[in-house]
Amino acid sequence: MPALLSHSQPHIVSIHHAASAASAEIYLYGATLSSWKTKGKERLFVSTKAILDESKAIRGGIPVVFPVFGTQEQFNLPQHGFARISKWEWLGIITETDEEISVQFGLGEAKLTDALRLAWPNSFRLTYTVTLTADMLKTVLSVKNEGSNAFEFNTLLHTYLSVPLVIVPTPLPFRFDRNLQDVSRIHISGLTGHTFVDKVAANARHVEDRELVTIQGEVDRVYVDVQTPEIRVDDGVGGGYVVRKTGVRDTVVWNIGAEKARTMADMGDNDWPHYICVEVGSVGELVLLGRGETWTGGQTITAL
Ligand SMILES: O=P(O)(O)OC[C@H]1O[C@H](O)[C@H](O)[C@@H](O)[C@@H]1O
Repeated sequence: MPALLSHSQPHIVSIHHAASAASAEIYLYGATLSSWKTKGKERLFVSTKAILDESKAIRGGIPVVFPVFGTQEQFNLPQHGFARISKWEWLGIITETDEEISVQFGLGEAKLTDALRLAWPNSFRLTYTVTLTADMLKTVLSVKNEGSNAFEFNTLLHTYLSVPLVIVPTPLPFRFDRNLQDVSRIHISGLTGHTFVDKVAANARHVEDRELVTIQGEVDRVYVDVQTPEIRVDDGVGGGYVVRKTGVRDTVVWNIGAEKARTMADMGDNDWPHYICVEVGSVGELVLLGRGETWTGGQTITAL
């Protein structure tokens, strides 16, 4: 069976791409991708302390941020909105060929609590399409305005890419700590020359002057209007990811760092070196969507 709602876990959709043995798992809660495996490796990070009982957004995988990024004064919504904490509808398999398998999930205001509907009183339809090939994962969100007034929103695919710990051979004298491959050794390219808002430094705006962005300590940056066709995450040992975005403007790079990790209840103390969030979305400015209009944006991630 290529894609099914698991019988043992009826809240999870499992997808298998038969030709390559690539696979993915998606929780109906938040339509959160919690696993993506290619070539025998897990490519998404999920915290060892992630809460999976639908009482909190899943810490890891790909939560869907909508209709606000962070919080916004004018809406009494939870941080990053309601899409990642709502139960989505399973719409089924859309395509299934030797090359790819594609499935869809939907969310409309009818699925929201009264409090959320009151906080964001718009009629909308979200459709989330997840496509899997041998080495690629594509996630695309479309937002349809089904109401009689225009509305504004932000959205983001909050992707936690896995950075596996591997031991890198180095010359003697051997020191274990020097040989660990973790987030401090990755390089991100494709952001050079772009303005970013540094959320760790009181939202100061700077221009990225590095060819290769590295992660040392806490990093939380919103790169705005990123025009480069691809962001490349090089894990330093011949692997990594290429992230291509369509229809969205911005890219957030986030790692919580050692100190803050200890203060986050659903992040294990030693989890932070094992992920990098490269999050594509439209968050620098609000997207205005007129009555009857549909907006579409998303990403394609290739595992190297
Ligand atoms: O803790 P969460 O609500 O899941 O947010 C996790 C992170 O999301 C984004 O990456 C933001 O830029 C960060 O400022 C935030 O800390």
